Amino acid sequence: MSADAQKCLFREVFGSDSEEDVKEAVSTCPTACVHGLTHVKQWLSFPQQEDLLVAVEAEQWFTGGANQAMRFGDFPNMGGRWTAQRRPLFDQLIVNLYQPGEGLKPHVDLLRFQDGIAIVSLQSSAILAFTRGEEVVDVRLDPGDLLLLEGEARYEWMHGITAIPREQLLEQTGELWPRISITLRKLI
Ligand SMILES: O=C(O)CCC(=O)C(=O)O
Ligand SMILES: [Fe+2]
Repeated sequence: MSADAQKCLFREVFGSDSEEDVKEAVSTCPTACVHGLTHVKQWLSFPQQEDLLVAVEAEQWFTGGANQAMRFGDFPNMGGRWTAQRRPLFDQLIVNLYQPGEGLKPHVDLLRFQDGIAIVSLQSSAILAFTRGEEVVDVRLDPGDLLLLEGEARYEWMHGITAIPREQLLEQTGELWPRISITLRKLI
């Protein structure tokens, strides 16, 4: 995807207050060795993350002990930037709730979804490991970060999170927070 198309995609999906905002965001890409992977550090400001977390909380998806919520087509109006009126570049949304240290099995997202998958991270950090055969690339996702998977990153590399025992996590970071990720995809 060209830089212009990428800017356009970000603007369409997440909205933007200014050209400046968009340019700054797409210029950060420290993960060049996984082709098709774009990592935008701190895509969402702290207040925007707060808005989104409040919107997720309001949906009450996780009150019954569930750890995943899935929506098709009718996205809730999450925190202003995620308005339902936007042209449906994406029509499926998954919100994952991870307890502190919880992992995610390495996988390639199902082929019934188109190329171009966006993941937004909230609340705490995690290392998303991209693996292809012997190759491993760790991507540290912090709250507010956006990751876009296209081409090789989407189809050739698996991604997953290695579980960390709570005690070890506490020792390493001094805190234990759940993590929330929002994955946006488009059905074929
Ligand atoms: O939680 C994440 O960052 C990854 C989520 C994911 O891989 C998925 O929803 O398919
Ligand atoms: Fe995935």
